[in-house]
Amino acid sequence: MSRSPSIPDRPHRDIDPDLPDDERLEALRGHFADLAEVNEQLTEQLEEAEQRRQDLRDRVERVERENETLKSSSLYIATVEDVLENDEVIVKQHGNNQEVLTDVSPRIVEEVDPGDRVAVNDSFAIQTVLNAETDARAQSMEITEKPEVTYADIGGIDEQVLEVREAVEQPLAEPELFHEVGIEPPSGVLLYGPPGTGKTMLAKAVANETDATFIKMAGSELVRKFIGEGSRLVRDLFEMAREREPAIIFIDEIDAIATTRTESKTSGDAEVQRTMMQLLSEMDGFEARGEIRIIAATNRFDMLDRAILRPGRFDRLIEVPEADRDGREQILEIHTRNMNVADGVDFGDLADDTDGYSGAEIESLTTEAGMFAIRNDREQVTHQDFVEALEKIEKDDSSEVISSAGYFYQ
Ligand SMILES: Nc1ncnc2c1ncn2[C@@H]1O[C@H](COP(=O)(O)OP(=O)(O)OP(=O)(O)O)[C@@H](O)[C@H]1O
Repeated sequence: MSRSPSIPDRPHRDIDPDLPDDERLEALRGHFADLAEVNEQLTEQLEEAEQRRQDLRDRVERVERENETLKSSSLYIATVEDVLENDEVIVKQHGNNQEVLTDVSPRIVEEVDPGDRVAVNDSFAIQTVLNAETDARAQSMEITEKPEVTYADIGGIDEQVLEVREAVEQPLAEPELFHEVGIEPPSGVLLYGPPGTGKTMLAKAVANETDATFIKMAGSELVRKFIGEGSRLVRDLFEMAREREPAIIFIDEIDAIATTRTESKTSGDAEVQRTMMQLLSEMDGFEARGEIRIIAATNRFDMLDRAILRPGRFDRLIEVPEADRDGREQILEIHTRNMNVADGVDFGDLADDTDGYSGAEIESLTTEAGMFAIRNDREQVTHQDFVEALEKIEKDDSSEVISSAGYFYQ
């Protein structure tokens, strides 16, 4: 810091009133010149002070911006594995279990211990050690900057892909179209259908296509894990989306917070009710043409409180059914794209034999077939492997899962 310049003394002259006029005038002129000089010095000092003030302001702004960037990039959650010498730490990233050696700032090095959960930025620098509350919140939301799923990874539900693109992607990608025509795009989109049919994939693929951040929260977690916190978490969810626009909010298992109101008045019900009211109020106060789209999913359409389906809320309903025979064939092809599949494998036949299978179940079937090949010391997966995998799955789950008859979705 530079020291402030000293303030010049106020000029002073004793002028004898008895002096002849011309000498007095001369003395006064001299005094005036002194005053003018001091004035000039003060003006200079004032300018310098102004400049210093501006520099400090710029610095504050820069630090604030840096702070903001640090805050908004501390996205990923990791667990500290080991604290080494030289302020180095090994962290394991959640989600992909990748281990990374990273630096920890001297500012927080004392706080970091093995087993702690921490927030790391894009370059894995530890930003903060999570306290129990932030930790809980961080866990309840899954945030992906750019999900990897694309439309090409989704099979058998082409019509639904189109509908989602129209209702979610277009308002994000071309909002001016809606402006020009003078209509509001659908506020929220509700995907409903049996489990494992690709609802989450659809939401992720739109986020991928529109370069939007994907923020997922499960309704069941809101209710189960964070008792008393539900409505605050909903608020945080929308806040998080606003900070990361464009964003897709995906609320899975929305039935957990939006079930038909019952007569029972237990405190748990009241909490669920509050969570839902918060969700509705967030949606009602929402700029539909904005850069945030909301997608919800449920397997229990029958249970939903109709209040959430009103215009301005989840007003676009898209049923995502189990794929038909051709759809299953497509899904088989998608999930075997990276597999070493023998020539004789007949996906048409397998599609015939997997009536009632969801996309997720077909994915497990392909993995199971691969396991048979490995067990038999082969690198190629044969048709017989698929047949045996099918038999195994049918035997394991003969009473459940394979048939979706037990799921109510309309
Ligand atoms: N239509 C599909 N095409 C390709 N793969 C699919 C399809 N549907 C499901 N899968 C596979 O199953 C997995 C689970 O699918 P997804 O999570 O999208 O289902 P969901 O409908 O959201 O299920 P739930 O209702 O249980 O949340 C996907 O990661 C994918 O591998």
